[in-house]
Amino acid sequence: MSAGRHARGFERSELLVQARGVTRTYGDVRAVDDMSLEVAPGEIVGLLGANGAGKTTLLRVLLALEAADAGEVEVLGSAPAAVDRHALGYVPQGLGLYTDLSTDQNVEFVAQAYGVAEPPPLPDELAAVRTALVAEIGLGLQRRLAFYCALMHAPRLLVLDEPTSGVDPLARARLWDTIHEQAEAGVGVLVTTHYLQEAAQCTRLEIMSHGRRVAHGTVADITSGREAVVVRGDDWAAVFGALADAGLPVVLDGRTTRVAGTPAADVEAALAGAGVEARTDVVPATLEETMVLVERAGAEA
Ligand SMILES: Nc1ncnc2c1ncn2[C@@H]1O[C@H](COP(=O)(O)OP(=O)(O)OP(=O)(O)O)[C@@H](O)[C@H]1O
Repeated sequence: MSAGRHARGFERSELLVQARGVTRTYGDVRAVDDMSLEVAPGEIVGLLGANGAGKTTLLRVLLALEAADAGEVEVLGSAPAAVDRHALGYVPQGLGLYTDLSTDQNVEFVAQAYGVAEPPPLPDELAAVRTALVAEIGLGLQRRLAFYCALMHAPRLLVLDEPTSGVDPLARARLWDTIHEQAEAGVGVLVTTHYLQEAAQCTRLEIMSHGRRVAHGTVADITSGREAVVVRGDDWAAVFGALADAGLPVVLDGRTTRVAGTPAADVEAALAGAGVEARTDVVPATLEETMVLVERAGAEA
């Protein structure tokens, strides 16, 4: 792929992932449709999109677990199938652990597979369940173990498919500490998530809808120029009802009503039409509202 300096300030040859125009179809379903993506060392790139948007399929193409029908893909400077597996860490949605083996046995198995003579010490919480079967240690610890196994051989690129799904907020924060530590050490991280608090911790985001890239950039880039109308009235239920009846995409935020991606004049007309008094203020849209707007635009396209 193209040589030279990238706009974000590093050599293109340093990019860990370069994907251009990737398409993967299953029968009539275009799971990934002309999707492009880059990951540089030290970046945390968040891949977002509704269920079925194509995130997992794209990751699987990058990891050579699926072949693309079209497009160019380079991972660590090679075609996906030729990548040195030691340079990759992958935590799939299903975690990839042997649940009928113990924590220690899983560690031994992965160490042998990657030729790691001396695995790093287990974190205390995993050391406490060394001999327990993985099936019995709870999802938070299972996810920790999957991270530990994926990082044991010090990969340059870490690919995480919904790594914190189903765990409590404390366990999620710990897993994100690990992600940040890895990125600070120069590892490139590509992570799918449905949690917008996690998305906000990424260096950059790629938002997919129906296989396509519908927005990309930092949270500020993506939300920039998108607005919501905040509506405050004495009778918040009447405000909500009037806007919902007018078919506007209204959400309640406490007792405040918000309508994203709709001109204030349309909101005011709906309120006036229903005889409801309220004040309107135009504010920047949140990331959550922006996601809804870009996904809706993607679906319409
Ligand atoms: N092996 C397969 N055979 C047929 N269709 C598939 C296959 N894998 C994925 N798909 C379809 O491709 C589309 C994208 O699926 P994919 O799992 O990549 O989405 P996703 O964004 O990862 O979703 P989720 O957030 O639910 O994991 C969906 O319509 C899915 O049903």
